[in-house]
Amino acid sequence: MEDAGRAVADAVSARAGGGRILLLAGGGANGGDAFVAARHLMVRGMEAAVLARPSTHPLTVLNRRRWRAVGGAVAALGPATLRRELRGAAVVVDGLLGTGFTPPLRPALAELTGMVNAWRHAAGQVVSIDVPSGVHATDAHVPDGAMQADATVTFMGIKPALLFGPAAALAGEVTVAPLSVMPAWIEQEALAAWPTDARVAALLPRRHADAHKGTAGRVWIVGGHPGTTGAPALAGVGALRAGAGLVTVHSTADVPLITAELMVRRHAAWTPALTRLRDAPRPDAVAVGMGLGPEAVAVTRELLSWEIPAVVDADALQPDLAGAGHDRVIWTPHPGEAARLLGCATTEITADPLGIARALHDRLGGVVVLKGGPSVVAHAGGLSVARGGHPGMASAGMGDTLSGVLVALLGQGMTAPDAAVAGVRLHARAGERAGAAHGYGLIASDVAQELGGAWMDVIRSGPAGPWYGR
Ligand SMILES: NC(=O)C1=CN([C@@H]2O[C@H](COP(=O)(O)OP(=O)(O)OC[C@H]3O[C@@H](n4cnc5c(N)ncnc54)[C@H](OP(=O)(O)O)[C@@H]3O)[C@@H](O)[C@H]2O)[C@@H](O)CC1
Ligand SMILES: Nc1ncnc2c1ncn2[C@@H]1O[C@H](COP(=O)(O)OP(=O)(O)O)[C@@H](O)[C@H]1O
Repeated sequence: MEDAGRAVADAVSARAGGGRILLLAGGGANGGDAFVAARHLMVRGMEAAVLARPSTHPLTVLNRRRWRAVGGAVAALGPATLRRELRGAAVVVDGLLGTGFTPPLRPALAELTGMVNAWRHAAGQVVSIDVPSGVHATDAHVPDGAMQADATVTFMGIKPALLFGPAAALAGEVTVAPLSVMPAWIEQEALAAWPTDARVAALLPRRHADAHKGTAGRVWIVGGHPGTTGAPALAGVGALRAGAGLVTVHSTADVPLITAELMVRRHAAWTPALTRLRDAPRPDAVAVGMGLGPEAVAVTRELLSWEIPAVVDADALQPDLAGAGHDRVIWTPHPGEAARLLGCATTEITADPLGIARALHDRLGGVVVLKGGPSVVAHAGGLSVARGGHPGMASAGMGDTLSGVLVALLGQGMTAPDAAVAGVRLHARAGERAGAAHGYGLIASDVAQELGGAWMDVIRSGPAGPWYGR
């Protein structure tokens, strides 16, 4: 609790700008964290006051006593005291309810969260402890009366409610404080990793100065069908912009040459084409399925039997292919494709993205990227959620571009789990950059354009390296 409260004080100090800080302490351990934070803020010379609910929680009682012992002020939390104390406050620290909350929010507390939300709208900022009060840690739904925060300091591991669905929008800027606790506790709490850019930077390949196109990954994009020929082209551009040395699109349709750097091989039919290609030099990695159409299962089954690193996307994401993969395959379903693979409704997918990603991994093996805002990566080592992205990415062709990014990283020698974790972050970062320029009008080609800049942003967060790696 001491580490937790100190982490909250750090986040609040950065926001308060010398203004008065009002801390709200509930009856559970979340309230105890608020008392600890108040003490650390006072020690740093900041003006802090606490309004508290009655508590019998031993650590909360203890930290209330410690707060009083340093001369801290505390009054009973109710509508009248809250109204009075909100006047002139710069920041409210929300320690009313944490992971011990069970919905629905009781009316007495809903009245208080409503008052703080109204105050925030007009006057100041809210920093929530662990989760915004009224948000159930594992549930994406937003119950009536939940607190809207500007920032949330969460402990040990990211909670699903802070990542997915409408509840995530209540958390504001989220930071994770790992706390000095037993690793087993962290594993229990941390349902998924949430890698920083510094962590992603450490995964990305670094080239030698004498790199050439033959060493930067020869990749194939296999897709396209009349009516969906843009999909493999977008994947091809994504692969080029994520650093692939040589990108060849194989298709039985006329794929538009949207950039001259792509090589396009048009085949008359898949069966003879695959017979010929089987005996040709194999690429370093292949992405299959984007706009591929009705022959997707047969084509993909053949390519998977070559046992080269592969990305399986779009039309190739069919239940028939479960069991046909291997360790170096990345499967990239969006929620609709995930529902088709698991034979359930799309609403079941979006209700529990972490559980579904795990279930897909059990079914398919390799690595699964369950796409969304944000995407979840499931692999043998656990779950990982990508940071960032932009709502403007909700437009056709974004997933095709991601497949190109992933195959490029596989082609550059990354393992499938590393390529998936790094690829979704690069794609999301490129989306943030493109979103800043185009807003909801951004299209997949805009995201592809920003991939090089996204790569540079990410590696700038990582360890220093030789110039050609930067
Ligand atoms: N390793 C750890 O675990 C660490 C945990 N830490 C911290 O502990 C927090 C969890 O603490 P917790 O378990 O005491 O629960 P907490 O969120 O304070 O809520 C309990 C209170 O909520 C109330 N209440 C519940 N439902 C309600 C409703 N619908 N409507 C209204 N009230 C409702 C309930 O009231 P009661 O039912 O008792 O009347 C009780 O007063 C966690 O989020 C983190 O901040 C850190 O210190 C770091 C280490
Ligand atoms: N709101 C969002 N925030 C972050 N990423 C998003 C958001 N909406 C979509 N994306 C990303 O865009 C991509 C969409 O993929 P997909 O639905 O397969 O597109 P398509 O099939 O049209 O190529 C995924 O990588 C997804 O993570």
